[in-house]
Amino acid sequence: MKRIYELSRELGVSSKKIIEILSGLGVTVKSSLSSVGEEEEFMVRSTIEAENKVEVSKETKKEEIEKVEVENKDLQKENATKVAIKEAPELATKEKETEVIEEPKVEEKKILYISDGMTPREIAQKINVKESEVIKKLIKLKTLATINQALNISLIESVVKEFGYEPKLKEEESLTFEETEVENVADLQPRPPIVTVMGHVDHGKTTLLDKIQKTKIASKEFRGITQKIGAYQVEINGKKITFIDTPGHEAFTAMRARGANVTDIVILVVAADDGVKPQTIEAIQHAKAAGVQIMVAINKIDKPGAQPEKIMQQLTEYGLIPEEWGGKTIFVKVSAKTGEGIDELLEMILLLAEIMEYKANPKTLARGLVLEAKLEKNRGPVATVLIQKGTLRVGDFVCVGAASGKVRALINDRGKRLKEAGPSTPVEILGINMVPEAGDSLIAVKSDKEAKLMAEKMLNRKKELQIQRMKKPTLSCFVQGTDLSEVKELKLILKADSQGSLEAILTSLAKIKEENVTISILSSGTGGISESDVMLASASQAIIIGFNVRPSNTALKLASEEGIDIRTYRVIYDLIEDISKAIKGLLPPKYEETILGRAEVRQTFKVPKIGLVAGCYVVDGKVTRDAKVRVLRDNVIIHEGELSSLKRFKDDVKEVNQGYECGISIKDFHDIKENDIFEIYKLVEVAC
Ligand SMILES: Nc1nc2c(ncn2[C@@H]2O[C@H](COP(=O)(O)OP(=O)(O)OP(=O)(O)O)[C@@H](O)[C@H]2O)c(=O)[nH]1
Repeated sequence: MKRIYELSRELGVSSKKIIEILSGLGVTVKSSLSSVGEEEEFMVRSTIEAENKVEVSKETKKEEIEKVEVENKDLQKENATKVAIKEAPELATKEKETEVIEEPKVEEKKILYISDGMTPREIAQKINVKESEVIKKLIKLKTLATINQALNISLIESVVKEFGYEPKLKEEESLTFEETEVENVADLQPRPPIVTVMGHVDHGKTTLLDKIQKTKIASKEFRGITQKIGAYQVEINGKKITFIDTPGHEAFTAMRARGANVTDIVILVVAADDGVKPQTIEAIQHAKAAGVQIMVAINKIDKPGAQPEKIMQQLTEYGLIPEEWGGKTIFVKVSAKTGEGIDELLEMILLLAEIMEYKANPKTLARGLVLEAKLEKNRGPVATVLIQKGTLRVGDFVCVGAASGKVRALINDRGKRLKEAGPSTPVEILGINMVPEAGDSLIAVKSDKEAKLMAEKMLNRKKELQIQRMKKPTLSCFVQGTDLSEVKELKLILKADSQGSLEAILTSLAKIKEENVTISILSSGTGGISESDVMLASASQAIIIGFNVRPSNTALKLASEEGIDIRTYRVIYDLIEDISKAIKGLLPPKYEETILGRAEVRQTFKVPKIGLVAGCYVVDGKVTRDAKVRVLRDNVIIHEGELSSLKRFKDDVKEVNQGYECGISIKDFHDIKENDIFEIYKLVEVAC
């Protein structure tokens, strides 16, 4: 949130001008003291930027058009082949009548192949204009959109026509459902905020969620029955709040890694008799990476040892400064046990929601997100869906992930049958033909046929996404294949063996300066690289940097599934040099390691002439004689080197597989202890 006068100062234009622009966008503001949200700020910025833009000269434009034409020819060729291969009359392209193209007046018609769900950024790249130009045209079309927002097909058509192109749908993308409707501001109405509770183990997340549900629902309900459907709503003075019932940042980040960001507000629970703990910090980092609002609930204030002031003090270190100390974070003292402070907490959530103005259009076909799904004996596939926009009604045709069907029944968190469910409502839906996955989207459509086609497309998209998920950023490929004029953000997650080295790394990183690149540290901490780090990297497109630490077995496995680049270093200089090179695009596509396996030391014995031999058990993968080895003790690297011998009983062998025992000795290293882990790896060249 920013006040108009602050924005006016930043942009060097008058507050009046900003108010005018906003009013043109349908946003009413009272005065220069009023605040605007990020989206409005973005729109104002792009409008001013677009206005300031000098007209592109005719020559440049001509060049650009020629470039697009070459691209078009290629695309036409590609398209023709696809048509020939795949005849699908029911998917017939919904082609709009060619419109007369007025501007720019050059040569023949310029065809631009478009597909549903393109974003303003993709359109800008395709027609070689600035993103702000596209946003400007969208504003002209009375549409607010961010650069990465998927647009519906008719809007894409209108926008590219604005640029003087004749839009044509790509054959395989020709389904006519609306991918993401861009809302008309006038249709948006306030919706209940969606809240997730996070915090350290045992700080009282579950108790708090239960207490809120019990006090605010059960006592007032007829039979007092509440059921767990993954989320519930409470009502305070006629205003609703939606709580996601799966506390913790793991579930939150796992959803985000799948592209699903549902939460508006995170309630960070910290026990007043304990303090800020590792998972408190993790939760802050995960919530910040997701860009959601954080509110603090200092819990267990009924306990004799409660020291709420201490918690407030501790949290300032993480940028959460209470309002009463001049900061922006709302802190509420509560007891999930006695119920003290809970009303205030709920009021504060509503206040924050009012300031943030969470809105959605209730009038369109519904869109939602699956929180949970299961197969039930007498009910068939059941999915709990959180409606994000539109209204879902019994009888609506829906596609839910790869499933489809007609909504047979809608049941709310109190077990009550509903006829319809609007934005932010969690509902169980019955009537779909299979069990979808958590994180899948629900899309209501106009017909059964459309629902089935959509489900098929969703299935294909899921497969594509899986492939895309493997294409996570890597350090070597950081700047390659990207437009250098664009500001790039290198997102890092840092783990080190000690606080001292962590600070040294952070200080050195802060000194790296490169135009158009910003380095963001999403999280940093001491200890081995955990699954939670990998999930955060996956959800935020980040790279993990480890200093003298290694990933745990499960983190390693997850990283390979998610395609996360984990870089580990033993010398700070090397770490900093790699990052400096990466952001300059100088880091050569280098050798990266492939982990072959891990062996656990079960016992050690001294052998004359050879030295110390470790009797090992191969717990994962394999050990090969010519590979490199890293000795780990509690996931901290003790040594890196090479094997000097690999034996099965008395014989030298080339490799030993998982599940077998072997004797390993390491070149020039004898400080081996029982339970040490030998990580066996080799170096392979990687291409971007
Ligand atoms: N005295 C007191 N005890 C509380 C309060 N809130 C929770 N507890 C107790 O603290 C313990 C942990 O609470 P949980 O709600 O299970 O904590 P959690 O954060 O959900 O824990 P995990 O699910 O393990 O992450 C339980 O024994 C609760 O009864 C409180 O406000 N006051």
